[in-house]
Amino acid sequence: MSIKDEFQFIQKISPKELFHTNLRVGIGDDAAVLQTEENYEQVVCMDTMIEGIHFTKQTMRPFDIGYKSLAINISDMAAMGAIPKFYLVSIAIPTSWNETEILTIYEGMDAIAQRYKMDLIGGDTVSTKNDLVISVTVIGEVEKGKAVLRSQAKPGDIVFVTGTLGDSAAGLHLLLHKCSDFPHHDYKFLISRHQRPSPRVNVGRIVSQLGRASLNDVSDGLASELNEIAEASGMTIVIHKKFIPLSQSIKNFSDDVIYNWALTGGEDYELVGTISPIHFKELKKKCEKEGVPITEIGEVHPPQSDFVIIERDGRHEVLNKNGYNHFKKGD
Ligand SMILES: Nc1ncnc2c1ncn2[C@@H]1O[C@H](COP(=O)(O)OP(=O)(O)OP(=O)(O)O)[C@@H](O)[C@H]1O
Ligand SMILES: Cc1ncc(C[n+]2csc(CCOP(=O)(O)O)c2C)c(N)n1
Ligand SMILES: [Mg+2]
Ligand SMILES: [Mg+2]
Ligand SMILES: [Mg+2]
Repeated sequence: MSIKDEFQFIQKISPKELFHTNLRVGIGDDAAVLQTEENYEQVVCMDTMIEGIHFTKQTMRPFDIGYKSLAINISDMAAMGAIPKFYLVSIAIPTSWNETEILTIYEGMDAIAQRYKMDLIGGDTVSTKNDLVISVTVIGEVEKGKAVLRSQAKPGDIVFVTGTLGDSAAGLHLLLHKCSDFPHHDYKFLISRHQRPSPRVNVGRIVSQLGRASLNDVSDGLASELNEIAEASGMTIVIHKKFIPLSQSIKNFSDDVIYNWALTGGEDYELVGTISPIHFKELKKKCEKEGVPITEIGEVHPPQSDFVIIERDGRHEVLNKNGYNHFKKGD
């Protein structure tokens, strides 16, 4: 039988017992957390990009593939409140890619590694008969007890999101379809949001220092990430459609298309989380100083029968865990 759901599969392979007592967080968050030093914890994550699934030669240049493959892992560090430090790269190369292209992928990784002062410390190089595969592991650190987990939402918390949502899916649409009369500036903005995501490490760091909060990064779409926080925390989250932050550039599309991308498109690599109202005020002030937009989109309630609810024009609807799922595409 083939795999039908990415998240159920992960549950099935999660070990029931663990050997090491210094593991603070294993499978189930954006990254694992290990107690390695007295005052710090090590944070480790891995994400993979596959030709034909995450990119094609039409949608991404080699430099962008490298840049994004490290950026999406840095984004998982941001979602833990951690500082990224080291990375390892495993690459499977088919004959359809030449050495110059592969070296350019590494230049893309190096560009964002320089920005975050990260060192490449190892990896693996193999050949493959089919598509290019690039798998990146990132190691970072966070002060002891300060990792921001998905499980920490509490009733009364404000639900917030950084930046704007749906831009990456809009950018992908523009790259895959001929949209010759699309305004040039908006086209450039949306495709750069798809090809060069900006992980929100500074916001993750601010959140981790403020106290209890929950965080997730938006890889599979807002609906999916909110369901993960609500499930992990055992709470119900209510969000309001009219507060979902949108860029000016995405407004060239129709409302239905825009909200579908904002809720389920994914790959925005913004942060979504929950925090107490008092800490949200402080967080907003600090984000303004950093020049990062942050928007209140809802609130956390005690558990009800559904995990996530969206209010649209006064009507409340269940927001299911729809979004990118590697084994449910086209549902
Ligand atoms: N094949 C696997 N074996 C072991 N653990 C896995 C496997 N796949 C995922 N996990 C773990 O499951 C959890 C959820 O993974 P998931 O990939 O959904 O999170 P993410 O990396 O934040 O999201 P995305 O991959 O969409 O960016 C993480 O703790 C991850 O380490
Ligand atoms: C050519 C092409 N077709 C479709 C997509 C869309 N896409 C692929 S993976 C993913 C979710 C994040 O991946 P993961 O969960 O593995 O981190 C999304 C939204 C794309 N980027 N390129
Ligand atoms: Mg993540
Ligand atoms: Mg992952
Ligand atoms: Mg995913």
